[in-house]
Parts: sequence; structure tokens; C-alpha cells
Amino acid sequence: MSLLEINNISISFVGLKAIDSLSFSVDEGSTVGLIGPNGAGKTTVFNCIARYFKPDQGQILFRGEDLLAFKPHEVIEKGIARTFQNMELFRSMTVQDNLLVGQHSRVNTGFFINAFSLRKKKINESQIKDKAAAVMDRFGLTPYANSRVISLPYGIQKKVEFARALVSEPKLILLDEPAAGMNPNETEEITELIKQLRSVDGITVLLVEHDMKLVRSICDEINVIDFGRKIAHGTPEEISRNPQVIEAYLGRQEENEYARA
Ligand SMILES: Nc1ncnc2c1ncn2[C@@H]1O[C@H](COP(=O)(O)OP(=O)(O)OP(=O)(O)O)[C@@H](O)[C@H]1O
Repeated sequence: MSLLEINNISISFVGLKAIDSLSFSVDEGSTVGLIGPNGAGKTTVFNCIARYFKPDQGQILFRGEDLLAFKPHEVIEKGIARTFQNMELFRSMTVQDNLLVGQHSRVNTGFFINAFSLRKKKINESQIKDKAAAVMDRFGLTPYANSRVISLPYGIQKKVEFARALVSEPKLILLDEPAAGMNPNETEEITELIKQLRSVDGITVLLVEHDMKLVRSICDEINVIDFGRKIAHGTPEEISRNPQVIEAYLGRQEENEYARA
């Protein structure tokens, strides 16, 4: 059984079929790419997994459980974290507070937790703070812990978003264009961090990214979608030689990026 299984999902927006009968799976411990030209439906797939959207048809299984039965915050509790294409940070809050916010569903306080605390693994506020401190240290963010996010360079802000996802100790992380807007040095750094998610943390990664060099260097396998449909699946080598993939990118904005990589 795969960690994540997308089975035949479709979703339409006012007549536009954004995802069309899409299926693919992500094995535990792997790094899987989801690529395709602009508007292909990649972020929509992430929004379906995170339960921001409900597909019109199909099934999404995470560790065999039907994700569509859950609410967005329950999906996070199940062990799925994500980063966003346009960074969704609390920009007027400090780095540390950004890492702590959103972790409250995991903190054992309140009536239900008291009622079930004997059976539930107790995660307390100070453990979350310790975890945030360790992640900040690892990402070189400790000097910025009390800085407001808005005052920091873009590359650092991207790392904060990445770090926030990690504090929730996910089993699966959905990365939406982590290298977008980064310079080559920052891209190299982020590539290394993504590699460590597997090697150090044992986290499974589903990656949407236009930087084909990055995708090819870290993905075990790649799914290619175009107009919401899967057009190819294979290893990075297989995908780079696939005529349908090359055709899908021809004349599109990404063509040069694709050919250069
Ligand atoms: N909430 C929405 N309402 C209406 N249309 C939407 C919505 N979300 C996405 N779409 C449309 O669905 C299609 C797929 O969009 P999506 O953002 O998933 O593509 P993408 O592959 O992530 O693109 P990009 O690489 O440019 O980020 C597009 O035509 C987009 O305009």
C-alpha cells in the first residue's frame, strides 16, 4: 500500500475541468515530482489533498484512510504539511511565532485532551517550543527568531515557511514551488534541505516545481500533468525523453527551463 493514493479524481470550476480523472501514488519514503505547464492543475491537486477543495469524483487515500472524509485541520493532524506557492506566512509576526502558530491542534490542552490524555501521547507547549527552536537552529533561523517576517529577505522567508511545515512533524510534505524566486545559491540550499527531509527526517515528499534541474536531481519518480490529465509517469530520465512531455511544454513559458535543465 502506498502512503498516498490519488484515485481517479476530477474537479471542475465553472465549466473548466481543472483535474480530469487523475490517478497517481506516492510510496512511503520517496520523493515524487508533480510537474506540468502553467495552469496544468498542480496546485489544485495539492488543494484537494489538503481538503481545501473537494473533488467532484474520486478518492484520496492517506495510509489507507479516506482523506475526503476529513476537514483541513484534521488532514494536518493526520501528518500532512504543505508549503504554498505564494508563501502564506503571518508577515507581521516573528519567525518564532510563525513556527508556533498552527501547532495548537497538537498541543494537549482543553476539555477533550484532558478527557483523553491518559490514552493520547501528550505534546505540551514547551515541547513544541523546543521543536521550533531545533528546527530554527537547523535552518540557520535562530538569529531571526524574534524578527518580524516582513523585515526579512525573500530567501529567508521561504526557509521560515519550510521550517513551519517541519515543526508539525509531518509524514508527508507537499512542497509547492519551493525554489520559486530564489537565486542559484538559495536554490542549492533548499535542494539540500529537501534531500535531508528524506535522509534525516524520513519524510515523504510530493514536490511541485518548475525548476527541472531541482526536480530531476531529487525525485525518484515524476508524474506529468497537462490540462488536468496525467500524460506521463516515470523516472527523471524517462520523463526527460518522453515525447508527449516535450510536446506539452513546447511553446509554453517553461519550454526553455525544461530544455535547459
Ligand atoms: N478556485 C478556482 N476557481 C476557478 N478556477 C480555478 C481555481 N483554482 C484553479 N483554477 C483553474 O484551474 C486550472 C488549474 O490551476 P492550478 O493553479 O492548479 O494550475 P498549476 O498547474 O498549479 O499552475 P501554475 O504552474 O501556474 O501554478 C487553471 O485553469 C486555473 O485557472
